[in-house]
Amino acid sequence: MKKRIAIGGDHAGFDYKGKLIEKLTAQGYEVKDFGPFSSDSVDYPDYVHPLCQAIESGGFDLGIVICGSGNGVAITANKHQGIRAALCLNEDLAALARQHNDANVIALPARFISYEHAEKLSEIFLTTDFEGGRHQNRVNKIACS
Ligand SMILES: O=C(CO)[C@H](O)[C@H](O)[C@H](O)COP(=O)(O)O
Repeated sequence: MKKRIAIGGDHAGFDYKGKLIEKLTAQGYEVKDFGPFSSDSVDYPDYVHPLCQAIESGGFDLGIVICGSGNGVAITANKHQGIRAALCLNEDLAALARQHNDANVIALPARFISYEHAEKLSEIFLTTDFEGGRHQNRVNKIACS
């Protein structure tokens, strides 16, 4: 079954987001763009909160959020109980975020990595499975109250 991907961020991630949507759609993913829809300066929480709510309510399997450093979108996403967002800078981190943490959102820093690298990290994140086992117990303990 096609994975359903939610993607969004802010103006700093706008160009990468557009290219990723094109690439992922061509690969057969079902992709929804949560914005922004131009490169005008915006506030990432306005886009990341709705994206995360849509994942939490079951509409999407995984998310990709992109801003300048990746920190703003990751911090915002991790305010949601049902979201485990991982800021990933290299391929091992992208794989481990899925294998060990069952992360359901990858945060990418558009101002610090090339588009090609962002594409590679996204591909790894979207195609790597959670290992479960000892990691499942730890993931179960992440949520508080
Ligand atoms: O929120 C951020 C930092 O964690 C993102 O990198 C933003 O994209 C960045 O702050 C935007 O900066 P700008 O100077 O307003 O373009």
